[in-house]
Amino acid sequence: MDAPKVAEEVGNLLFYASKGNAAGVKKLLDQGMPVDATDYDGRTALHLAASEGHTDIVKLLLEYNADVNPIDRNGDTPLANAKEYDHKEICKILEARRGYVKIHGLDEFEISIAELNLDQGKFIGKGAFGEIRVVKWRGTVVAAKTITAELSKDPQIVKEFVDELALLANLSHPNIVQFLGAVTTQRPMVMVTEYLPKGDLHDLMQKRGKLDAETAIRFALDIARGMNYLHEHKPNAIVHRDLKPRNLLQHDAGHLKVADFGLGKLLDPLTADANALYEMTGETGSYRYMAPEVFMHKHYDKSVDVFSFSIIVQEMFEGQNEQKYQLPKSIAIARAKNQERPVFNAQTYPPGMKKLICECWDMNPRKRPTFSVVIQRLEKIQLEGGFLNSDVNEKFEKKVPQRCTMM
Ligand SMILES: Nc1ncnc2c1ncn2[C@@H]1O[C@H](COP(=O)(O)OP(=O)(O)OP(=O)(O)O)[C@@H](O)[C@H]1O
Repeated sequence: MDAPKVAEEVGNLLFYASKGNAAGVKKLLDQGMPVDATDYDGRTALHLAASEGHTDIVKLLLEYNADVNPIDRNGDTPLANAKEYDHKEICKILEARRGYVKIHGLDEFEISIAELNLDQGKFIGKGAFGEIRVVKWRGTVVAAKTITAELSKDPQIVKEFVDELALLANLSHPNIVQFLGAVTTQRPMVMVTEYLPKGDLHDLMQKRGKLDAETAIRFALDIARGMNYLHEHKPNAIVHRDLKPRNLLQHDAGHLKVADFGLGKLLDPLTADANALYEMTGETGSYRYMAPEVFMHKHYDKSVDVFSFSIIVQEMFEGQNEQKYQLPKSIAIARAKNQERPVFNAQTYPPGMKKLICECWDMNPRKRPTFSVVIQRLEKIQLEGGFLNSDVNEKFEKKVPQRCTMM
């Protein structure tokens, strides 16, 4: 169908919904018209049926899996419309489907979606939450992470997302990616952070193989400092839960920043849904860095991040070669059930490094050191190994890494 024809059909759907014409609505939906199609004001058929008090149309649209909480240009949901015009039965139906009236925005951190020009942004990546684009916002190039429609539909997730963002808004540290603002009262929901154009640690290791000791120690310290800031956050520690090379972004000055923290709660790895989401997006990479207790669905605490950290540090010294040949899930099983750990092959570990890594991936979470201790140990290793005052920029090993046995 061409664009004017589609617009006309959407107009018809909305018209029928507003007039209570069930046969007309059904016919268009059966012909394949998306039930959540909107007009220029972001109004859906459900908004109109709810406003006009057409209970049968509301039920029909919900049977066709209409989004219960689409938000129009005024920030209103269908339930808000039904309440405004006092259509009690419709209110009951929508509330039973977890309809909500309005979510509370982020106040001074709330960004209008129009400011982001998402369509003109450059796509740079995709994760379980949604897509990342580079856009210009108020004259600055930033990273905009759109949250999937699926996650945005669940009011509980939306509430947690907004609460979580309100928390992130107050964080600032040289080794964490800076949160700048978010779209929470319009759709799609978007989280805006600083943009780090040099790529992530995963890509760097794919390109360079293993890193030289000096770089690996410096990066390890960057990660540990960023993570310690999050873990020591008051009143509650912020647990990352998905620390992995893809979430470690290179900063211009040859340092790393931790990204994607704080949102782990929304996709709790303990829930079956979260695992399904990881698999759905093909992003099973997280299994490689997952602490055994998370994989085994046991109770866990912030030490899961220390476990992930140890795997990342070992990989920086060894390269990621061997991992290519193993399924991420089978690695997680071997680690959790057989207590297997990656093998040390490289000759570049400075004294004390392997011991620290082994402590960090201890099967017993309580035996793992805190990041505060990790920092002290790394600083000592850095100082005693003479790595402190050398040039921080671009000293990577050029040699092809030797093949190592993973488990
Ligand atoms: N602020 C940023 N600046 C530059 N690149 C970024 C930024 N945030 C993310 N990216 C890039 O986009 C990719 C996708 O990021 P995203 O956080 O959506 O997915 P992920 O971390 O790979 O997966 P998941 O969200 O499922 O854990 C990242 O691997 C990274 O390379």
